[in-house]
Amino acid sequence: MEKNDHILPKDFPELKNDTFLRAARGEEVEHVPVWCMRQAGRYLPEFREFRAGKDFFQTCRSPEDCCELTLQPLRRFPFDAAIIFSDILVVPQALGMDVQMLAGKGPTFPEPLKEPDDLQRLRKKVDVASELGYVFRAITLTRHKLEGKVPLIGFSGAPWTLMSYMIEGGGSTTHSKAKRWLYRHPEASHVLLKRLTDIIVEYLVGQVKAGAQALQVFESHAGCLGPVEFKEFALPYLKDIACRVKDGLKEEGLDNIPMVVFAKDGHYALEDLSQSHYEVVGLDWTIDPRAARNRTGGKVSLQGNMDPCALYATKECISEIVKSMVEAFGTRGYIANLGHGLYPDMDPESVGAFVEAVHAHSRRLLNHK
Ligand SMILES: Cc1c2[nH]c(c1CCC(=O)O)Cc1[nH]c(c(CCC(=O)O)c1C)Cc1[nH]c(c(CCC(=O)O)c1C)Cc1[nH]c(c(C)c1CCC(=O)O)C2
Repeated sequence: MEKNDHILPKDFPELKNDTFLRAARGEEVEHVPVWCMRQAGRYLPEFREFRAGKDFFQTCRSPEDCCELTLQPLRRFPFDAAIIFSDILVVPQALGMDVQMLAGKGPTFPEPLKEPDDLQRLRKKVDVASELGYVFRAITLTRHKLEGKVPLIGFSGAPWTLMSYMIEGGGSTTHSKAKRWLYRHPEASHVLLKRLTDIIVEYLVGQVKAGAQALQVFESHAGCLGPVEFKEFALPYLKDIACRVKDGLKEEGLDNIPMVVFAKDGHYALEDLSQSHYEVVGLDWTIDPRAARNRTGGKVSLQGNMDPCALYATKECISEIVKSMVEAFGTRGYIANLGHGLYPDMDPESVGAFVEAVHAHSRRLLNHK
């Protein structure tokens, strides 16, 4: 038996700070909650030290390592949520694809999908509990070790974003190989997107069963689609995921949890996203907060969206930018975050200044009401 295998997804410590969950549901808060995408990452010296010499996906497969890396940023900063250390590409791995993380190159698939026939290479039946059980065990362990400090967020990549990685074989600026499928092989594209959706639904329900208290779906490659393609190849699957996860939780006798959809550079889809059954819509920095509030009509909470590069500014400057951002979004139904993940060269002190500024400015605004 592995260490910690006896730890079960029950008798979790009582949650002490539920600000993130309340903001996600649009309820009253004492301060605006804040967390950062990629808060467990290479900008932290302790992260680099811990990961040194270890294979990335090997780390993802160790519940103890994932737990440690998830907790690291919370020891430094008063974030209002933790996000489990993992990666969106564990889902293509579960489908039988080889994915490696190469230093300086990022994620790489040695044998990407080239033509629709290659779909035959994918596992016909994916046993999510056994292929991705290591993520569930990481979540359960971390939820216990968090000691109720803040809620734990689980996540998955969205179908289109995963499909594009599986075809491109890695990062890409144009995503032209994956988009070629949409225009040339629309039926095969839908077959793949549907298969991914089925697995993602089971994966996300499994994460909540394991102890995740909120879920974020990353549609990181929304920006290379136009509104028409997004409506056909991304939005229906995002909606399906939200609805089926919620139904799945009900069937399992679990409480509903807030879900966040983050479609990076998907500004054209904001209205649709606000009606896609997610409680929260995540925004990148290209969207004006007041315009986002108008366009989403108070139907959802919003999350975001400071330009991560603003963290290169001085502390005073960061504070001013945060002040305007919090005033523009308002303190209700708002979760502060960056518009995308932290970069490895960012100064942890600036991250601390960001978190502090969100708490201070929002407390001031709330006290003056
Ligand atoms: C596109 C994507 C990936 N992975 C993820 C996305 C969606 C979010 C986004 O839009 O950025 C999701 C992800 N990846 C990671 C997390 C952990 C939680 C957190 O946000 O702190 C999350 C939520 C850890 C990670 N995932 C990765 C790292 C850095 C690599 C390392 O630690 O060695 C971390 C901390 C690697 C990764 N994994 C991926 C990329 C493009 C890279 C960067 C490659 C590089 O720059 O070398 C795929």
